[in-house]
Amino acid sequence: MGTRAGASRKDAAAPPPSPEGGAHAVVTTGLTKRFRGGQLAVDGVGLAVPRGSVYGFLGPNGSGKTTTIRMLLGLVTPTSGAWSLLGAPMPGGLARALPRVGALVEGPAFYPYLSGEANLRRFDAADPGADPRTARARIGAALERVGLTAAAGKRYRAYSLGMRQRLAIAAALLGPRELLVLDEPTNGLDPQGTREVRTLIREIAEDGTTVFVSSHLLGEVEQMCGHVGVMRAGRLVAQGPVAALREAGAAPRLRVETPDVAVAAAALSRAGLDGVRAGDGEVTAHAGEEPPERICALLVGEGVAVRGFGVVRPTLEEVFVGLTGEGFDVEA
Ligand SMILES: Nc1ncnc2c1ncn2[C@@H]1O[C@H](COP(=O)(O)OP(=O)(O)OP(=O)(O)O)[C@@H](O)[C@H]1O
Repeated sequence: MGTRAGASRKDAAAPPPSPEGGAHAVVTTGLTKRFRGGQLAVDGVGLAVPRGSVYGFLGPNGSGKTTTIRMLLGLVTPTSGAWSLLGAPMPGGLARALPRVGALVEGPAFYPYLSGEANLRRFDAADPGADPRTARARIGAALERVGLTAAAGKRYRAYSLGMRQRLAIAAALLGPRELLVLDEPTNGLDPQGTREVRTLIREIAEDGTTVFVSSHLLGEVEQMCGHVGVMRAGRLVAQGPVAALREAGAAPRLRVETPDVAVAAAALSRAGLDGVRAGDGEVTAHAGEEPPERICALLVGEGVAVRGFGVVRPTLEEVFVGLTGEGFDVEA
């Protein structure tokens, strides 16, 4: 799987990174989960999450994202496969790695009548590895990090949706973390809350923390993440830098605006272009090797009234739909 040099399909020839990690915060090889009922939820997944990246784990509902995340954190036992977190092979290294990993998998249960700060105190006290003598500083730093210092004394029930989710992220940041794992952190948020969480994730990454964030929203991944892994029906179908994935999947197409659709389509086919599609007032085709200006001249030479001409690249959404075979909700 090509993850360092650029985006590639899962079956590309590049060797998988070593399970020890090194430059990667998370590495999995052949990670598989078959539930007792026989359901194959995750099927041979090979993730490579570069340290320092914001990695978007994208896939439609039910494609296996949560099950993968639960396996990474030791909450579900894989049927087969290997994985490492922060360079420690799992599951043996869980006790060593987990204190350096913050996770938000199922929203933490907060008491509505307690303040944000008091809720964090309860969380901190429940962590056997946390030194009570330094709790105050830890909680203060976590509230500061998510921008809730001013609202620390406010009751949780008075928090906006975005503030509630930021408090949940603060609970995952009680302590210095090298890796933050967030499962659908903007699910159910209003646009304002979504913006707040997205900005916060970017800020956390700027501090040097690797962020692994799952989402079924393509637009969100596009706005937050430099890297992406795309799941389809339990399998990882693509992985790499977002920009490289866009390039790799997006063969440019020629687009001709003309009232002479049939004539133009025939001329493009005769010129040897593949994938000629005639639409309403336009014809498109794979750009191929021929310089576009030559194609344009050829069309004009054949008497086609060319009203518009250009080379267009498919959107990232079109690339992903091609990979997953499903539509994505592009709103974020
Ligand atoms: N405990 C379980 N027992 C049996 N099947 C399960 C279990 N947990 C999940 N599954 C199934 O495994 C598949 C993957 O589910 P998973 O929750 O990992 O997907 P997802 O991509 O996170 O989707 P969503 O965003 O809807 O949570 C689904 O078909 C789901 O029904």
